Amino acid sequence: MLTVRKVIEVDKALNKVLEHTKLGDVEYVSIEESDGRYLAIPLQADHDVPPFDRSPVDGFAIHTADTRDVSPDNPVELEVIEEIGAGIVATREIKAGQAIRIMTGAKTPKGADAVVMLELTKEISRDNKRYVVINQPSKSGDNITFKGDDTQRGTLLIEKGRRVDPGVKALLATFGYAKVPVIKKPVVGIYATGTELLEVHEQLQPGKIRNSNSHMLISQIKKVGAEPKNFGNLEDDFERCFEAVSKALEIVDVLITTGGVSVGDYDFLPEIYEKLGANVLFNKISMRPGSVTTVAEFNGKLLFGLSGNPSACFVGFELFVRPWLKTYFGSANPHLQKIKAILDSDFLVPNSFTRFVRGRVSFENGRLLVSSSGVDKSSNVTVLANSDVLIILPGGEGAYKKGTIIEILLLD
Ligand SMILES: Nc1nc2c(c(=O)[nH]1)N[C@H]1C(S)=C(S)[C@@H](COP(=O)(O)OP(=O)(O)OC[C@H]3O[C@@H](n4cnc5c(N)ncnc54)[C@H](O)[C@@H]3O)O[C@H]1N2
Ligand code: MOO
Ligand SMILES: [Mg+2]
Repeated sequence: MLTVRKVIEVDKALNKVLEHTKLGDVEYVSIEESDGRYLAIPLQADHDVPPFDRSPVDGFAIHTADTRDVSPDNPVELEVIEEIGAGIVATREIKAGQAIRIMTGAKTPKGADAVVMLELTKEISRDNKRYVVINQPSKSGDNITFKGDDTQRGTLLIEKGRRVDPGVKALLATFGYAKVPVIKKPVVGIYATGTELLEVHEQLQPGKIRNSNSHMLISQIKKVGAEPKNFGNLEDDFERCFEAVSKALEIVDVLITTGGVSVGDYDFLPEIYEKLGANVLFNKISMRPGSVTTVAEFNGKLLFGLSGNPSACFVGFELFVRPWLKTYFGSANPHLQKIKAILDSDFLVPNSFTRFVRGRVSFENGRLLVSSSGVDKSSNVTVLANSDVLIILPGGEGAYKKGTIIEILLLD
């Protein structure tokens, strides 16, 4: 269907998508299953860490007053009245002239105000009693990790919407989250359209190619932490495509289609949106690849019409679907991280559209360099396997020479 399309800028398109954000529901999962999930609540310390004063070394808990005047020529002998390992609380209080043998992690006993490392001491026995010989003074507080040294009760440690990674998980365990409140994974449906598409296991035939986009999208969806639902391939048949898209919309939270979104005779997505009565947010963006990326809204659900061209499909997901999913998870910053780097190759052919070139970064003498990871064509698939960034080349500014400082988006 050939209709005039109004081109909009990438930022404007993204804003339109994000006007349709919604926050997912909360569910509880066991801490073991919480990896990669997004926290539905902020994490606040409900107790001090550590929760008690403890020894950071193996040694002897002492009264520093007993060591005030000691030296190698004038050592002090303190009676060892108890020994404790981590997890054991001393039953006795240290009085003048006494010490308790203590191991790393154990709660410092009452009366002790320092710990002397084992290596600086000598233990002796006399008259069925044990003594520790100390020949240098300690200051009060030496080798004691005080309650709250790591963090204090009431401190906000993690914002809600943060993804559970090993560090976050350590905190969840520290604060007793056997069950973790996380945002439910949205179900993201995927339909690949195109009569030319074969399944992965099928042999190549004249004019046909294997559907790579669906599998790439499944990975992209999983990488963000959502739940892909692959509906497979659809031949270019309007009625069948319409039926399939309508049915899929009933069971998913968001639907991605790839292909059939341009102006060709068999590009049926525009007509499908029309027959559905969907509200098309935009259908042309001043970007390359992915200029045909279309997003429509129907009954509160978004339909992302990504290009069939693999590189365009990939970029369309990263720039539009990913941020929408991140906001669904409550993420404070849903966008790919943007940093600056130095171009390590020329891009001499100007383009009126902003380009998102699949690239690769490297370090050289402390400088972050970036270069294209392959041929910069929307239809290319091989370049995707070697890209860790998208190089942003704003449109209409002529050539970009090697050495220019530009912005890049980190894919990982
Ligand atoms: N006259 C015009 N032609 C085209 C325009 C235009 O503005 N005017 N735009 C071009 C641009 S830019 C793009 S991008 C593509 C977009 O095409 P569609 O989104 O309609 O996708 P298809 O036509 O279905 O397929 C395009 C290309 O991608 C291959 N493909 C499709 N699906 C898959 C898949 N699942 N896995 C791997 N490869 C896939 C397909 O075989 C085609 O080669 O339109 C330009 N044309
Ligand atoms: O939409 Mo196309 O990807 O600009 O080549
Ligand atoms: Mg097409």
